[in-house]
Amino acid sequence: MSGAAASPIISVSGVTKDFGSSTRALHDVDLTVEPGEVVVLLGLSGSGKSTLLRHLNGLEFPTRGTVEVLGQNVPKLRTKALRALRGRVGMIFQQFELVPSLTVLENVLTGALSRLSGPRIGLWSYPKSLRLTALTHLDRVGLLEKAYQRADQLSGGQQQRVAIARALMQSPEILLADEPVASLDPESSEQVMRLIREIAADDGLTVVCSLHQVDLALDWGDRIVGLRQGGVVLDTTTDGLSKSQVMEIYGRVATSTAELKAIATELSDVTVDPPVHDAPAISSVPAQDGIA
Ligand SMILES: Nc1ncnc2c1ncn2[C@@H]1O[C@H](COP(=O)(O)OP(=O)(O)OP(=O)(O)O)[C@@H](O)[C@H]1O
Repeated sequence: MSGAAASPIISVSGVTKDFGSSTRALHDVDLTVEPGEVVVLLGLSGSGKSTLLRHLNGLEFPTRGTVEVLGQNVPKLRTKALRALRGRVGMIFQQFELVPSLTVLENVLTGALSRLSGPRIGLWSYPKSLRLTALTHLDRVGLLEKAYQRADQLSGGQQQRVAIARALMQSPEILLADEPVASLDPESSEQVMRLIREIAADDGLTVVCSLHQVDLALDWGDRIVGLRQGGVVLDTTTDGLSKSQVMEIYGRVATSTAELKAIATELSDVTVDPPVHDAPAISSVPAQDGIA
């Protein structure tokens, strides 16, 4: 590559998010994502991954701080501009969010609804060109032969691939994936992550994906941003990063035995009790490269 560095496609600065007076979901979060990067948000349940993702398409707004996506100041956007931004940012979810009684093809077509005026009922209410595009995306995710089956007849992994095809109908520039494999078996998880990775590479798509398994994060992310209790504890490229390094960082910032156990089971799929030691307070963890 030559020339000046591209400007970030996502820039989150000093974001704090409170829900009511008792829950601080995010605390002073900074996140910069370059075009084409695949960034994994890693963390235990409740660490703020979904909340951070939802700030990136204006499903949540910060209590403090700034969120810029595709050059837009997201919290400042009015309804129409926000809708336009969401059209450029696709999203997939842990529970797929398909309409179970509709065919796979109709589900994919709903991804184009934001570009169409008026309601659409049934396959034939969509323009032929969109039906062809939807079939192309289904082919891409390996499910062309399932186009006319009901969505609820598919396995979880297949349903997530349909959800990816639906997101592709938007021709998104960014894909947000909120725990996309949390409901899937290991084989389907690998398949879905591989697909996301391939699409990102082929289309130059920027991906921000929340996961709680370190192995998957290392295998499929260019970069890991580790969250803990709403704060960033790790932000580094996966090049040369090992699972034990990630676990060591999380172990170092943990403040209780219960948290150490959760780290071992949730992040690493280890079912044995972790060694109990006096974990240091967060404030005493020295700053290192890539460790916030
Ligand atoms: N709409 C909401 N109202 C109140 N509290 C919320 C809301 N959304 C999230 N929270 C709280 O914010 C914190 C972060 O939640 P979030 O869902 O972002 O975490 P997460 O890392 O995505 O967890 P999981 O992996 O379980 O989805 C949690 O304490 C959660 O209960």
